[in-house]
This record gives sequence, C-alpha cells and structure tokens, in this order.
Amino acid sequence: MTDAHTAGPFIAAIDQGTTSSRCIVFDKDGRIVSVDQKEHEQIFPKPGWVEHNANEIWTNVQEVVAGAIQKAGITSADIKAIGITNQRETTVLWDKNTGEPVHNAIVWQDTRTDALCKELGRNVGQDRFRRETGLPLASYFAGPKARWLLDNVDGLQERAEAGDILFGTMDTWVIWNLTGGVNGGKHVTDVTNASRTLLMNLHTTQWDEKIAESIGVPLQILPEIRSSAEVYGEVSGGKLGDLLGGIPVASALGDQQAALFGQCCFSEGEVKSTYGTGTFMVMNTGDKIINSYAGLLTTVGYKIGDQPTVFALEGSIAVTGSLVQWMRDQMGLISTAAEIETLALSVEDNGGAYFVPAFSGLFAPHWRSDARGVIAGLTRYVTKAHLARAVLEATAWQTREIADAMVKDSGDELVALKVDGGMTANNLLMQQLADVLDAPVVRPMVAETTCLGAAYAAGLAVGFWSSTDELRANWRRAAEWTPRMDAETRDREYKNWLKAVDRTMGWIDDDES
Ligand SMILES: Nc1ncnc2c1ncn2[C@@H]1O[C@H](COP(=O)(O)OP(=O)(O)O)[C@@H](O)[C@H]1O
Ligand SMILES: O=P(O)(O)OC[C@H](O)CO
Repeated sequence: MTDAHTAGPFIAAIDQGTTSSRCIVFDKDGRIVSVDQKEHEQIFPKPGWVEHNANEIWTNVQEVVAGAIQKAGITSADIKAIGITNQRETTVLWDKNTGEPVHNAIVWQDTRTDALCKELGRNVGQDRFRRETGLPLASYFAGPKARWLLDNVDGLQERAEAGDILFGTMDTWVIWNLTGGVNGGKHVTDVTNASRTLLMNLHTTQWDEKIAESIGVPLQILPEIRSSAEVYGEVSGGKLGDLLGGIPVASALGDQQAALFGQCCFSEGEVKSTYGTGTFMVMNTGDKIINSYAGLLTTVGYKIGDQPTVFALEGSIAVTGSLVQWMRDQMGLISTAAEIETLALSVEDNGGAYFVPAFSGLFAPHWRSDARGVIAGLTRYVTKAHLARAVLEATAWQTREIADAMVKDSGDELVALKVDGGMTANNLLMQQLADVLDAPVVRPMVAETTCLGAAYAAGLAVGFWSSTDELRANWRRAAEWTPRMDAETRDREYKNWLKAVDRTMGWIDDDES
C-alpha cells in the first residue's frame, strides 16, 4: 500500500525470471511500493532438457502486473512507464498470425544443443563466434536453440521461411504480447538480450548475417534490435489492456544487465554479482569490448537511448541457488531454502567434502559440457550438515574462480563486490564470499536490483529520472561483510576446490551428448 513516503507517480517493472515472474512498483526514490510474484512450471522432458510454457508465462506476467498495481492501491494514471527485465537466452518461437508458441520455450539451462554446438565448432570454428559475438559456442545461448526448434518441429522451417514465425527471448515475447500481440504487437529486443543469442555482432550491435546463416537461423524471424531504454510501444489488449492501456513500455534488459544497472554500476570497473538460480558476475567495461582469454563472456551492459553502448565482462555460473533447491526438492535434506544456513551453521567446516554442481556441465570460466556434478572428499565422517556447508561453499568458490578470471582479463583488482538476489539472504554464504574473495561484500538496501534496473531504464526513457547521477543518489548500503579467513586456509581450501572441479571433467563421452 502507498503511504505518505511513497507518493506517486511510479514506474512498474516486470521481471520474467527462470522460476517466477514478478512485478514491482517503484517510487521516485527507487523504493519498493508493492510486489507480486508467481512461479511457473519447470518442465524436464529428458535429462539435461529444461522447458517453460510461454503461454503460462504470459498469463502469469499479466496476473502479477495486475496484482502489484492492486496491492499498491494506485491507478494507471499513477504509472508513468513499464520496464521489462528477463531471464536471458530462453527461446520461444511463435506463429505471428495466431500468437501461439510452436513448442515450449527452451530454457537457458537446457543442454540439448550440445551436439549442434560441437558441429558448429568443427564447421565454422569457435574463434569466429568469440570474435564476432563475444561468446563461446555453448548450448547456453539462444541461436542454436532456435535452430533446434526449426529442425525438430514439423514444417517449422517452411513456415519460418514463409514469414509466419517470430523468434524471441522472453523480453521480446512479453513486449510483443504487451503491445498488442497479433494486433500489431512490436517485435523488438534490446541490445543486451540480443548479445546473448550468438547471432549479434558485438562490434555493430546488429544481427550478423553470416553467423545467422552458419547457425541456420533465417533473419526474417529475428526482432529489431533497439536500445535498452526507449519507448517500444504502449500497452494494448490482453488482460492488461483495460487496466494499463496506453502506458509506455519503455525498457528491456537481460536480468543480469538490469541488476548491473540497478546496482548503479555506471562506471568502468564496477562489478556486481547476482545470486539466484544461477549466479552472474558482471563488470562494466565502459566503451571497451574486452576479449576474454580467461573464460568470461564479452557482452553488452546496457544502452540508454541514443547514448553509446556500454559493454561488460560476465562470469556466468549455471548452478548456485538451484543446488539449494536440489537439496530441498530432490534430496529432502532441508524443507526450506533458508534452512540450509541453519544446517550449515551446526558444524564448524565442510568435514573435507567439496560439492561441484556441474549439473549442466560447467559454465564460466571452464565452458565444459562434458562435466557432471561430483561430491569429492567423502569419508564416513561427513554428515548432511557438512554437505550443507559444501553446498554454500560451492557458490563461494565458483565466484572466486570468476573473480580471478575478471582480474586476468580486465587488469583491475576486485576492490569490493556488490551483491543481490535471493541467496544474499544467507549471511553465512555472504561471509564465505568475503572470505574466499578476500574483499568486502556489500548488499544494498533494495536487493531487488533486477527490477530496479529495469525501472530505472524505463524511467530514464520517459524523463521520470533525468540522469544516472540522480539514480546513484538512491543507492544505499544495507550490509557489509569483511574477510575473516587467513590466507593459508584460503589457499588450502581453494586448492581442494580446484581438485574437485578437475574430477567433474570428461564424465560425458562424445557419443553421449
Ligand atoms: N536463505 C537462502 N539460502 C540459500 N539459498 C537461498 C536462500 N533463499 C533463497 N535461496 C535460493 O535463491 C534462489 C531464488 O533467488 P531469486 O533471486 O528469486 O532467483 P531467480 O531470480 O533466479 O528465480 C533459489 O534458487 C533458492 O534456492
Ligand atoms: O532468471 P535468473 O535470475 O535465473 O537469470 C537467468 C539468467 O539470465 C540466464 O542467463
């Protein structure tokens, strides 16, 4: 509910995430006025495959937007713009005449395009993709997922060539539906989302015709690439037509880039790390496209209207919060995510156990699709409490590996790490992070930085906020953890972690992928 401190007008931000969709209404000071959230089904048709129902997602998005506005007790006249942020890479193709998806969306964690990526590597070469798109060839990215759909849905290639099929990541799907769907919905994406497809040339920030041709994705299915902060269209039709018709849809950023923006990492060298299903550490590299030699991704940070594109380096970790979910849902060792902390605190250390959750291979900095999870160092001494500790340490050590890669690639030391996301509620994990990084870890007042970043970008696009300097003034520290681990322990534990990582490699044979 609004109160005296949260007078309108407001900006609403939609975060279409991996496990849920949420909408948050923010006031001018960047404070949360209301939140609504709804989970969607995770569909696992085969080992390594992960799908979402795009219709369910669109229904949930409409519900949470209506829910957040109702909880805020405001009317559409109070909302100046809507911003979008989204799980990245997750790919949906749909029929532009009916609005019906042709298949479930293929989620970023899905590994079904492994063999296709290996074949592309042999035929086109890894280096070419790295050089032009900033990305390694991996099943993580959207382009090969689109190719898989074109190959595996009956008659789809012909329909795509006939101009009946549209491609989108979740930003595109939500914007198209929000702005009218079959009745003139805008088919657009922003430059951050486009930079995760393996189809966009990082140097031109446009689709790369030759690369698209080599993957086999027809250009006519691709959306127009726009900046991250501009008016793409207005809300029209759907369940939201009556409620919010005419409100500008004014930003889109991939969720990790939105978090970079929401954390006010506007200067070159500033870094944030978001701890959710996976973990994503992103460094603002200004106007520099830094080629990574240490296993990071080169990507777009954001682009505000017609201002120059800001680039970034990213370390992506596939499994962090989802390991906690796995302990809860598959193993039944805890009954809530928060319980992992209580269980881990019941022992002093990991009892010699190291858990490397390479459930979908290893992402940065290794990029090894043949890796699978291991628990190393087991003896009969190890209890479920030690495992809980190893689960949290897995997130901390994976972060350390990324931080090392970032220092190598950028030449900048890590001075402090700004953190956000669901896992930052875990104080033990935050302390472990400070310990293994040997750097302070800082959490802001508004930990919902993903939605905040989308709101900020939308607000800048419609003049609700005037500049990034104004936004910086909203950033406030809520908590800070400083390193307490001695160097000898840190070095010994890191060495053990790396030994455990080594043991995940090569589990999947070539003919199994
Ligand atoms: N107290 C906690 N300790 C450890 N992990 C947690 C805790 N609370 C939530 N999580 C994990 O954080 C994730 C949810 O964070 P969130 O930022 O909402 O994720 P996403 O945006 O990826 O859906 C879940 O994977 C959950 O297991
Ligand atoms: O929805 P999240 O927070 O798990 O983020 C997913 C990432 O965008 C995948 O690249």
